Amino acid sequence: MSAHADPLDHRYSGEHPVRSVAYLLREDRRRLVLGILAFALKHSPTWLLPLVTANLIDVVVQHRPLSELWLSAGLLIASLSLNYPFHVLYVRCWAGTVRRMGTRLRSALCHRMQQLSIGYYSRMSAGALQNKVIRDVESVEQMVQQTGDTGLGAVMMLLGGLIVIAFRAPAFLPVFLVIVPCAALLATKLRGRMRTDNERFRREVEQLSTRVSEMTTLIPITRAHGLERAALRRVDGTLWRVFEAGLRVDVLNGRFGALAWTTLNVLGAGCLTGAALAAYSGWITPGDVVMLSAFFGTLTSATTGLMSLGPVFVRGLESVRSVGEVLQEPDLETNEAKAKVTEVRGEVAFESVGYAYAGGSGTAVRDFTLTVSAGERIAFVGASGAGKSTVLNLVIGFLRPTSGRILLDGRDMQDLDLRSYRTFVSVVPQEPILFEGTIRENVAYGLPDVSLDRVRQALADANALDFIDALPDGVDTVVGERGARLSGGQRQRLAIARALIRDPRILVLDEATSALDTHSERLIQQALERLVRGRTVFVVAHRLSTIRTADRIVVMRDGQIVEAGTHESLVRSDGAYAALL
Ligand SMILES: Nc1ncnc2c1ncn2[C@@H]1O[C@H](COP(=O)(O)OP(=O)(O)OP(=O)(O)O)[C@@H](O)[C@H]1O
Repeated sequence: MSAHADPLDHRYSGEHPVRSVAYLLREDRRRLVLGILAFALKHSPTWLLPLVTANLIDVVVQHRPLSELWLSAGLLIASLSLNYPFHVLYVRCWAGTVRRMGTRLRSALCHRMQQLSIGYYSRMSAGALQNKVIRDVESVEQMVQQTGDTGLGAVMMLLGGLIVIAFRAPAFLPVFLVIVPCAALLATKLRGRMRTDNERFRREVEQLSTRVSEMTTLIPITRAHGLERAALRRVDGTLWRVFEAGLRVDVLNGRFGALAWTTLNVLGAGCLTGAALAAYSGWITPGDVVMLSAFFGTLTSATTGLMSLGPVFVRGLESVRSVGEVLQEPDLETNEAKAKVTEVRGEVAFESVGYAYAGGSGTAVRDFTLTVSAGERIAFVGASGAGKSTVLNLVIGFLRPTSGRILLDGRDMQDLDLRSYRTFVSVVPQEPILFEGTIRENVAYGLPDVSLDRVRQALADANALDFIDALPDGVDTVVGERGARLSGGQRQRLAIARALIRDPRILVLDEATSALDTHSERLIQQALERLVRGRTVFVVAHRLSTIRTADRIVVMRDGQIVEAGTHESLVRSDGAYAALL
């Protein structure tokens, strides 16, 4: 077996997509060759049949010995019976290769998606990415599969046919040699337009995926406000653009197919007349006319088959480009060759940190200098858009400072492997993110071999055990997608349990803004108290209780720190914080 060909090692942009496909198939090239040989054997009856038929007719017309008849029939039956085993062998080799390539490509896409920066996901919709993993890979698979099923068949038909004709009726060879260049000319003439039309169609389908996934996410809001019509109008516009782009591709494919069919059949009819005239003059036998006519038919369908591959190829190659866009995306979070973090005390120092979003207006965080000692609790407050979430994302390492630097225990975060750093970090987002799975799986997400006792302890500390034990399946209860079967407060407590079980050194907390009833609020407050103990905590605080108990409160405005201090000192100084209160 050759060296391992990882789809991620290949350079897609600037490379012809055919070369990219060849790269993707490199590992399986031996299987492909074996597949071609098996195909040649199983396909042999198709060009043998006209030859044998011609022989049989000539035996009858020319009263040749009967033994020739038996010989021909035996040959034909023998080659027909080869079809079954060799067809199975071909499918195993070819389809196996195609499926393996598709699986590798999808796996490479998923790998890349785990390496792309968080910023990439704010530009690219989940729907469009899903489309690339599912539909584009399928188009690439179809292209290679049909190259085998249709392409190999047609090429072998053409070659076999031409060889037989060269021996039996060489005078007709030039006619057949004209057909192929004619078809090729037609194909290249239309290729340019096919490519642009297919690219437009793909972009529209990606847009549709984005719209549909957006629509499903928005359904609760849409329904609650009676906005069904507006939501449908948004999708409808895209649907009709997909329709137009799709129809354009179909019509072009149709014109291509019809033109090819007519041209080839007219040529075929001309050849048949020519052959009949030749037999009439005694240059060739009647059997030859039958054979030539059969070959016209099969050669025409072979050429049409080859040409029908044109659209499949254009679509497949367009999909290779589309997949390449993700595999080649440079906006990666690079962690390779950076220092692994094996221990975190929890001191975080911001030194004149600035951050500007690409495409954003101005800087979101400016000249931000703050030293947070290990175990300190920092609460950020400020008006909406002041830059609080941006600071949290800088702490997690989702965003890298555009100026200044952040030191973790005295080491520049720029030089650290963020994946290893994040094993010491827990994040409790404003909207808890749960997946379709049991409560236990959700809490222990990503941690191997966590005992049931530890899960239950974390849930107990998060004040979640009481409601969970009341559920019919306890910790094995399946929460709906995104935790749809739980209340807001319950979801928050699960998110707290998930953070607790990780026992992080640094905790990043984006408090939910939505008000909960006092009972629920108190349960969450208690759970949070247990969670923050002994850790460095960064919290965007909305609850007065959280703010009061913070070691330091940082008041932000326009991406800058305006004030910092304890609750009491800030109230006393009667500045921005007092005004906010
Ligand atoms: N992905 C983004 N692209 C461009 N600009 C952004 C992006 N995210 C945030 N911003 C801008 O950066 C600034 C700070 O945003 P940030 O989300 O940090 O504020 P915030 O204080 O957390 O606000 P809130 O309390 O409303 O969440 C805002 O002006 C916002 O418009």
